[in-house]
Amino acid sequence: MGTFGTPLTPRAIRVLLLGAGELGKEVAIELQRFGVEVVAVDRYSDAPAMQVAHRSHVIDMLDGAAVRAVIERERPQLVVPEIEAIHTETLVALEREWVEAAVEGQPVARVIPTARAARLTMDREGIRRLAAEELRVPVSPYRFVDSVEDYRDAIATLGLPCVVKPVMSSSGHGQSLVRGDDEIDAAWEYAQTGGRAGAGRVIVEGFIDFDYEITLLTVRHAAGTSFCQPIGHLQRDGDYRESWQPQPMSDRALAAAQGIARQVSDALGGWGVMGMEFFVKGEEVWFSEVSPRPHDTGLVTLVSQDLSEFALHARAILGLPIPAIRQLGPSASCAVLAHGHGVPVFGGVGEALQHPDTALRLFGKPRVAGHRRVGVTLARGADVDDARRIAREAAAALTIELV
Ligand SMILES: Nc1ncnc2c1ncn2[C@@H]1O[C@H](COP(=O)(O)OP(=O)(O)OP(=O)(O)O)[C@@H](O)[C@H]1O
Ligand SMILES: NCC(=O)N[C@@H]1O[C@H](COP(=O)([O-])[O-])[C@@H](O)[C@H]1O
Ligand SMILES: [Mg+2]
Repeated sequence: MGTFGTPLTPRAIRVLLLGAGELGKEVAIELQRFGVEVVAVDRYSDAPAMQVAHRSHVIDMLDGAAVRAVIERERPQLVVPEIEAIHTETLVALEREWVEAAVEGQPVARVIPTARAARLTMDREGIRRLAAEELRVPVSPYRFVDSVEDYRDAIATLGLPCVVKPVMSSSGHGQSLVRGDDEIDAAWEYAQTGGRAGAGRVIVEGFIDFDYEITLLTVRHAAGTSFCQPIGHLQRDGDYRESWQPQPMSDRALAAAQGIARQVSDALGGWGVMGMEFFVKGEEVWFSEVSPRPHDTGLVTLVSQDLSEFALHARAILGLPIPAIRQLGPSASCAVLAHGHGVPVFGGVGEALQHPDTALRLFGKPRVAGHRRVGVTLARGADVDDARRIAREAAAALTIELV
């Protein structure tokens, strides 16, 4: 991206976000700072990133014709997936057309990081087969199943405990830890109803009894690959509740994770931030999955780094330099969840921000039905335990009324 035009004029750099949640909102803000024209797309109106974008569209992102129509109408130079549930075959087809129409060797538009990376990671099967069967990196034992009979068979082979997930889901939707025989049927039912794309294929994974898990933010940019300090996190029901940076770990385990992250990110290609998830036990490291975009546990970088994962994503996708990533001290994030039905009204915001070095993001999600992450508290502390405590206390100071 050699020149930067002015938004809403013919020379603007236009970026179209496919997915407009809390992560996309921060990416949109970082792009706006460079005078990029931002178009936000999601399945519902008034999504967080739509509230800070120049324009927005509401479409079914799993409908290929709808994805093509919005991209052809907006003609962005960059299409930036923000969730996995997208009709990625359409992105693959569009990318091919843009390469064929290249001007002076440059495709007329690009998918971030690549259409193939979006396709491989849109469900658990593409990325799992790439990592385990092609790259041969260590992963949990697994089976993909389509019927309840094959499912029971897979559990008999892998043994209990095991983890059951729809192939297309995130944030723990449809996911269960099966500890005993009496939980097997309920886990199948939940996987069939809880995924982002309805009933279908399921992965059964052997349970990894890890000491801790990390997200290694890996940035592919014009001058090479940079790693952020490892982010530790706590998950409950398959969804992230707290994250912190840096996660203390041995040099050997970190080197192993970086080696795998390099292999997987090189195989996916393109430019941008990738959130590489690993399980760690002693010196042993298992690859779990990757988001080829900023990661929810990486929200902590809003206070822990001079360039957050969102700023890094913006720089990387625009082809801008990332000469250094500076750490600002031990930091933590705590997810703010709302339970129930209605439109959130927050109290205790002032109390949540009493402590020095504390920050808050309220995402502006227009409504809650069931449970939903609606904000995050952020803190720096003397060490990561201290930062976690401050972030938790800030979250506890908030009240959420659903009206
Ligand atoms: N095989 C496993 N062994 C042990 N724990 C697991 C296993 N698979 C998943 N988990 C736990 O469940 C969490 C969520 O799993 P996973 O990342 O696959 O789900 P997800 O829905 O894609 O989540 P997200 O989109 O938020 O990253 C993991 O971070 C880990 O804590
Ligand atoms: N683990 C992936 C993740 O955190 N993704 C983030 O959550 C949004 C969906 O939230 P919603 O389900 O509340 O609409 C996504 O748009 C993205 O920002
Ligand atoms: Mg995950």
